[in-house]
Amino acid sequence: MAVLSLCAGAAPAQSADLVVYGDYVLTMVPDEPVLENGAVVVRDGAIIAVGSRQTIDEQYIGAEAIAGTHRVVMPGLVNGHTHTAMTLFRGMVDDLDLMTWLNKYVFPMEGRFVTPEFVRIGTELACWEMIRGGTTSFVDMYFYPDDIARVVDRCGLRAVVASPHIDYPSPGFSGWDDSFAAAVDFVKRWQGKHPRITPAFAPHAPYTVSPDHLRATVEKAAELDAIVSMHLAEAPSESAYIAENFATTPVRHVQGLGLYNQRLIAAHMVQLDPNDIALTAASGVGAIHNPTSNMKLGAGISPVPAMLNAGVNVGLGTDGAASNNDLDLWEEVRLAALLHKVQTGDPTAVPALQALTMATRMGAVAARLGDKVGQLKPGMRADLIQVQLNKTRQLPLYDVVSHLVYVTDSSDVVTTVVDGKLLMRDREVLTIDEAALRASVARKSDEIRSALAATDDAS
Ligand SMILES: CSC[C@H]1O[C@@H](n2cnc3c(O)ncnc32)[C@H](O)[C@@H]1O
Ligand SMILES: [Zn+2]
Repeated sequence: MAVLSLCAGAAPAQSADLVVYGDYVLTMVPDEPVLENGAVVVRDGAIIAVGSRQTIDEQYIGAEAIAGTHRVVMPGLVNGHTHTAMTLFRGMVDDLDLMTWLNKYVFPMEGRFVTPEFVRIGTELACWEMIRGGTTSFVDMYFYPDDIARVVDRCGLRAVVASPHIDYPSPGFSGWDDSFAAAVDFVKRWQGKHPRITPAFAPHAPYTVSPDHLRATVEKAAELDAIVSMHLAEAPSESAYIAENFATTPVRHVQGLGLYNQRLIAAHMVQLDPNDIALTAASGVGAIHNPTSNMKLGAGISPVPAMLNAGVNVGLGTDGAASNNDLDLWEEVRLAALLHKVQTGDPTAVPALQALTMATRMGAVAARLGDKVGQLKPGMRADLIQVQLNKTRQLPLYDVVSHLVYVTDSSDVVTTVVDGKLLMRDREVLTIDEAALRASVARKSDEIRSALAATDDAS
């Protein structure tokens, strides 16, 4: 009796796989303030508790713990639009408009150089950069998606891997028929098969895929309950093409074909009129803002404040490293917070917390991952990062959110966890052999350089 009364109220500690501490915990749960001196508890790849350090230490015993002094714990970033393997084209062609860049340089280079091996090396290089920079999930759209998926499996990140289909010849395909058949096959084989990989369809854009073919994508995506990821309303040239051929806007063109629904992740969304924005909000389409790529290709400025006001879920993306030229999502966060202040003349446009929300909770919803990631709360998958906050260039610290948006860069990320697994500890990537990767990149880029030099010599 006496023993029982002594123990009353002291529940036994529960076991956990991992406890990640932070001087600050930024859960990104709506209206939840930054928690000081807290921790996140992980078991079986999921978050099971978030709370003050004292409460967590009383209630849980973690098999592994990551200290949190001078660090904030927050959800990992979501890159809503990229072409990972294009890291191998980084810096090859700059300072061109979209159509010249694509038609004169990128498509021909892809025809010459993109092979399964190219994709494996380029994707691994991208995954290394994303793990180092605190991106824990991404939406990819590139050739040889099986090879992409296998790299994602190995490196431990979470991804929507979209299989491209396009009306023209592309790496491995002669045109629409075989690229679409391969996409259907890819989605069927991967749907529901891997805890971190979601397959999807990727019709390239409304100017490279005919209306009939877009309708076929709509039908198959509905039949297989699959996501569709596509470039949309990116540049004035696209709007001009759609106006000339279909007498409408890119958004209303794909809406008329049945594509404009909750399955769609629409990348860019720059050239929009007020009707397009209202349609986007009503349809539940996820919009991905890629400020660096849009600026670099001179595509324009996406009307992000208007989309947000209308209730559109807007996420952030880097696009590929051939038009960015890196995969650092912190730069997109900061540009999202700055660019729209310039565009509107309103310094309250896209405030810091809004920009961070687009890279986490809202970006996850836009990327169709919102039921799994983007917030630190029990039941979500454990995709989280720690960011260091006390480097000399970061001093002093008054406001964590302000620091994350206006001061942080990818080199400040010290820990990356996906699905409860540590992918980076103290800036060391644990799932990729960096030296071997560097050797592969050197070999592949030497091959490309020599091939380009040989054609230059011949011409
Ligand atoms: C079929 S999806 C892959 C395809 O898309 C090309 N691409 C890369 N960036 C962009 C962009 O900003 N707009 C349009 N197309 C883009 C990439 O090179 C692949 O060919
Ligand atoms: Zn793109």
